Amino acid sequence: TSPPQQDPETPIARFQKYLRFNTAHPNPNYTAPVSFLTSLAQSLGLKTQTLEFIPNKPTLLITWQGSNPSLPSLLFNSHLDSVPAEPSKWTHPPFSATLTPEGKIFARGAQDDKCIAIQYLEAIRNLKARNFVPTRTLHISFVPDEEIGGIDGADKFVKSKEFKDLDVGFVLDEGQASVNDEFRVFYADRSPWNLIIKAKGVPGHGSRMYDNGAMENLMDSIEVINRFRDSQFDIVKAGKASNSEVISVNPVFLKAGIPSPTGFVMNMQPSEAEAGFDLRLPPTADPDLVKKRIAEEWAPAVRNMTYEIIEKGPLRDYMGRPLMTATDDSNPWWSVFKQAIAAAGGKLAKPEILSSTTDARFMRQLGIPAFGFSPMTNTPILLHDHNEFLKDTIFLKGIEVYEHIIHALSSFEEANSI
Ligand SMILES: CSCC[C@H](NC=O)C(=O)O
Ligand SMILES: [Zn+2]
Ligand SMILES: [Zn+2]
Repeated sequence: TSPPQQDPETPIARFQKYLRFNTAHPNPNYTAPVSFLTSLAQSLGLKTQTLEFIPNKPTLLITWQGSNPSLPSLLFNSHLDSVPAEPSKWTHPPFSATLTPEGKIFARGAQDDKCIAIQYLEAIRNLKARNFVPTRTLHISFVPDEEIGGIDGADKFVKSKEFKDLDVGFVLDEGQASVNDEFRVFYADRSPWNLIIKAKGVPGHGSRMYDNGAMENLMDSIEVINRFRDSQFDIVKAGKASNSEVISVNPVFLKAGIPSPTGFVMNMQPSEAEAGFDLRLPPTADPDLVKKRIAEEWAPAVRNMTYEIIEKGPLRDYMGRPLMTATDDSNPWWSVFKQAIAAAGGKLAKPEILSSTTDARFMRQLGIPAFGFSPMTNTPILLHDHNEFLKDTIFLKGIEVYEHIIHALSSFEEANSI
C-alpha cells in the first residue's frame, strides 16, 4: 500500500518538507531551507533575521518577543546541516522523508537534528493559537556547519554583536534519542580533539629486519594508544563510568606506503607513516595531562614521532570552569525545565554528558547555562547511521513537550537575578 498522502498543512508535512532539503556535507544547501524556515516563521508572525558571518553560511534567527524584553532571553538552537548519507545503504532515499505505513519518517536529519527545528516552531504555533504570550523573549537559531565543528556557524554567532544584544540567559540545544520511555537531558558535551601522529624512520628493502623504521615507530605508537583506549573502555564495560565520562581515542585513518600503479610497492619499507584519531575529552578531563601523555607516550620524539592536536572545542569557560551546566538547585532553570517535562507527562533520565559534541559548547563557554535535549523516547539511536528515522507519533509528542517547556521557561521570572 502506498504511504498516506500528506496534507501540505500539517506538522508532519512541514517536517518532511524541511527534511527534503539536502543539507549534507560537503555541499550543504543552506539557502532553500533558510527561506523555507523564514516563510514558516513569518506565517506565525515571528521576526526573522538572516545573519551571514561567513558568505553563504547563513544563521537564521527567529524571535518571539516577550512581554518583558528586559529579562534575559531564551535561545533554542538547532543546526541546518547534516552529515552525508550513502543512499545505496538506505531502504528509502535519505532525503525523501518517506513516511511509511507504520508511521516512520526516514531521512538524514530526522533525529539529528531537523526534528527539533520544526518542533520548536510548531510548539510556538500551538501556543500562539492558545493566545499565550511569553514573558521572556524566545529566540530560535538555525546555524550552519555544526557537523564540521561550528567554527563558521555557532562559534561566529556567539561571538557576534547580534548575539550579545540578545542577552541570552538560557539555551536549549540538541540532545539524543532515548531507547526507553525516559527523556534524556545533557548538561555537557565531550570536547573533540583531532590527533594526527606522524612517524619518520629508516626506509629499506622489504626483506630487511631493522629497528626504528617508520612503520615500526607508528605501530608501536598505535599499540600504546590502543592500550589506553582499552583501559578507558574497560572502565565503561565494568560499569564504573558511562562512555561519555571517559576519554575516548578512536583511530579514524592510517596513511603509509609508496603508491604504485597496482596499489602499493610491496618490497620497500616507507620512511613515513601517519595515523589520525578522534579524541573526546569529558569536561572533567585534565587537558594538560592528556597532552603530556601524547608527547611522552603516544608520539615521543625519542621514537622519531611528531604529532598535531587540533582542539575543536574548549574544555573550560571564560572563567576557567569546566564546561558543564549545573543540574541542581544552584541552577533555577533546572527545576523549571524538570517541572515542564513532568507537566508534559514525561519522565527525565539522570542528566548526562553527551558522548559527542554540539554547538552548546560555545554558549557554555560564555557561562550561559545550556542543556542538550531532543524529545525522542522509545527511539533507536540512529544519528549519523543508515536509515535514520523518527516515528510520527514521537515527533508530534515532542511538539507538546516543547509547548510545556516554552510555556514554563518563558514565564519564569526569578532567574533574572542570576
Ligand atoms: C568537531 S565538532 C563536530 C560535531 C559533531 N556533532 C555531532 O555529531 C561531532 O563530531 O560530535
Ligand atoms: Zn546534531
Ligand atoms: Zn550530528
